[in-house]
Amino acid sequence: MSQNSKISIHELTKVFYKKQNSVTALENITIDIEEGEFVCLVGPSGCGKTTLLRILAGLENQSSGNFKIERSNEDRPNQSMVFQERGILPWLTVEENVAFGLKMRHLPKWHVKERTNYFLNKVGLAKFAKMYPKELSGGMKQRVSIARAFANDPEILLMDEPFGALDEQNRYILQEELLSIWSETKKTVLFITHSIDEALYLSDRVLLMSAQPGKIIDEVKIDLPRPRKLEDMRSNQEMASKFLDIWRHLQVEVQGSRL
Ligand SMILES: Nc1ncnc2c1ncn2[C@@H]1O[C@H](COP(=O)(O)OP(=O)(O)OP(=O)(O)O)[C@@H](O)[C@H]1O
Repeated sequence: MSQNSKISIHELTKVFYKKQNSVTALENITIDIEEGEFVCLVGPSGCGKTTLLRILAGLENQSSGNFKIERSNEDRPNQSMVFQERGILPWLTVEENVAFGLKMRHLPKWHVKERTNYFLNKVGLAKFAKMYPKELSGGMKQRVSIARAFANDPEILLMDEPFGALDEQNRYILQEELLSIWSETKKTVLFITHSIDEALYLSDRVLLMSAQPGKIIDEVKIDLPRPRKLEDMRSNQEMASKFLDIWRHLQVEVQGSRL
């Protein structure tokens, strides 16, 4: 475990048992993520990415191994999770959704109001504060999820394909907004994506997983300076070669899992 680790995962394995069958979803996962690092997890479908996030979020137990999330403040929640969909509560308004976690912690009203307004402004939803989720587009709903996750001020953020259902334009706008909030808050983020472009654009480091049983088989460091621009990334030879490396890796793993 490195000294600055915010998340340390050590030889973690998860086996699901179903009647006579068992599925080893994760095998011997060891990862160290530093405080303030943005790490993307990329791997073929079914390799255990969501399972790993669910374990870190305490929604699932590992079969063996362990993990630790370093705490800096006892009053903070350990983590906030952002999903592709189903992240927000349909019976609450936009501002009530963003304030939800803060209210559950019984924080002073003025503090809840201030933080909620701050993050609503950050994601450009201040005008829509009184609306209900059914009145929002997909991109706006994801903005609500992101605002809520950051407003909660968790120790770490776990993001499971949060932009997977968005069109390319919206996806890029939300990626930019996410990076802008992240660069202010310097949260430690573990982010799942199927998009190599997204992983290269967002992260400090990309972890590559094998097909089932999911193992970490390689890592790619992304040292492109920040703030980043998509155009810079596309015109950068080194990024193009990293794209191809990850692409080949995924091809091999996907083909391997079909044999
Ligand atoms: N609750 C469960 N019970 C049994 N098997 C499960 C359960 N949850 C996940 N699995 C199995 O564990 C494996 C990993 O699933 P997981 O959803 O973590 O993969 P993933 O990499 O997130 O996939 P995708 O990229 O398609 O979302 C799969 O074979 C899945 O069927």
